[in-house]
Amino acid sequence: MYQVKTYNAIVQAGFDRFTDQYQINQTDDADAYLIRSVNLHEQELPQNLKVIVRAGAGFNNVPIDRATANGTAVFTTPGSNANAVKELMVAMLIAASRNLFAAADYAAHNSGADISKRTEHDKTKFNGQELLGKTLAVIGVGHVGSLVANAASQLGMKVVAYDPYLSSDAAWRISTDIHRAKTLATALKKADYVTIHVPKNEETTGMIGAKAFAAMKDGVTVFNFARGGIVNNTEMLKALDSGHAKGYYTDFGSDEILNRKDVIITPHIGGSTGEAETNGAVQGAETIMDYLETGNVQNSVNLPNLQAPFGTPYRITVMHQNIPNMVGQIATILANANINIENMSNAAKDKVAYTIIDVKHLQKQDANIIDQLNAIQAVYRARLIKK
Ligand SMILES: NC(=O)c1ccc[n+]([C@@H]2O[C@H](COP(=O)([O-])OP(=O)(O)OC[C@H]3O[C@@H](n4cnc5c(N)ncnc54)[C@H](O)[C@@H]3O)[C@@H](O)[C@H]2O)c1
Ligand SMILES: O=C(O)[C@H](O)COP(=O)(O)O
Repeated sequence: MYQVKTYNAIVQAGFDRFTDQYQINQTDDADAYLIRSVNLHEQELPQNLKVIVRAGAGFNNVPIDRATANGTAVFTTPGSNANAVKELMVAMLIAASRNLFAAADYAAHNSGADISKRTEHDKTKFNGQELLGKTLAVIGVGHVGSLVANAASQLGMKVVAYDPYLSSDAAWRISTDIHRAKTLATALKKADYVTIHVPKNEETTGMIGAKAFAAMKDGVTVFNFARGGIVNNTEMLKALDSGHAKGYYTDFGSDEILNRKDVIITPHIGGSTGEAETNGAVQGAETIMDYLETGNVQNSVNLPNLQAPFGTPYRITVMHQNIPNMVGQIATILANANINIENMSNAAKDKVAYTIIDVKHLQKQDANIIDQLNAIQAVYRARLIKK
């Protein structure tokens, strides 16, 4: 029986996906975590924890290096909430171009006998612009950014995308109408609207800072529905105060940007639709079961992709450092125990490598083989999976 611990609101559809080999509880000794935005940086990871699945996209709440050192695979549920964010972004683009929040706020407080006269007089304050023909820069065109870029293009906007790490899968999703910029500054240069859809990491923290604002034209509106900190709030406020920027729309509030008419903040609701939460929970449950029961890896944050058909009664998986002679040491331990290897595959991603070994026969005396593999200094975790 595998133990799954959850954090945050995981919808029932995800729990329903687990077979009766899984128990969902709040144990301190979980095999798997199914989480959303909980901050795991402050927490110890149990030694038994083999997999963390973040139901959603952003994994900056997970201590990846510590997870790796603990032999814990980390996954997200790619694309599960991308459409939800796209629809919110379309709403925000329209809200920004038509001054919707200010107009609605005015109307909500406009009352009295001469309401109609006053409305007709005051409504010019809320005159907007159309999105048609305006330029949108999309920074990061992965699952969310590509949908936003395509939707904006369908609204008649000129769209410029910047993504130096664009995967070939993502490239397939992007309309041929989207212009690809070679540098961030080129993408920003002509944009009336700028939207950010990159993960938060060392490289992207503050990437929309003084230099980026200097590259933007006057009157720009900035959207950050990716993560707080990717846009430098101090520089954002400078740009608003000087009139260089017209507005800032973000899903990530913080004290310094509160109580301003030109800053619209939503409470991290980008992925908060029933559909997205169901996608994430179901995809998350399936990812946990697949990894625990087959050891196959697809789209992990800290492990290389590696999948092999599981056609033997036993499979040994080893997560280890990507250094010379690891496969040799693993094979030697098996050879010394007289265990015949049916299939063996290995792949690496940065400093981490992963090996899958399929075995037809194991004897009772082979029980300590996993202990021997785990005793290799550069092994993070070895596991035996029985079919
Ligand atoms: N507001 C919300 O509720 C919400 C919902 C979903 C995602 N997000 C955030 O949005 C981010 C993107 O989500 P996604 O599903 O599109 O992820 P994704 O991994 O599919 O796409 C991210 C893209 O950013 C690109 N990228 C990485 N570094 C870059 C850089 N320095 N410059 C330009 N491009 C860069 C990558 O190549 C990739 O194409 C997530 O990491 C998460 O933080 C927020
Ligand atoms: O990165 C994500 O997937 C979004 O920010 C959604 O986060 P949530 O699952 O905590 O709503």
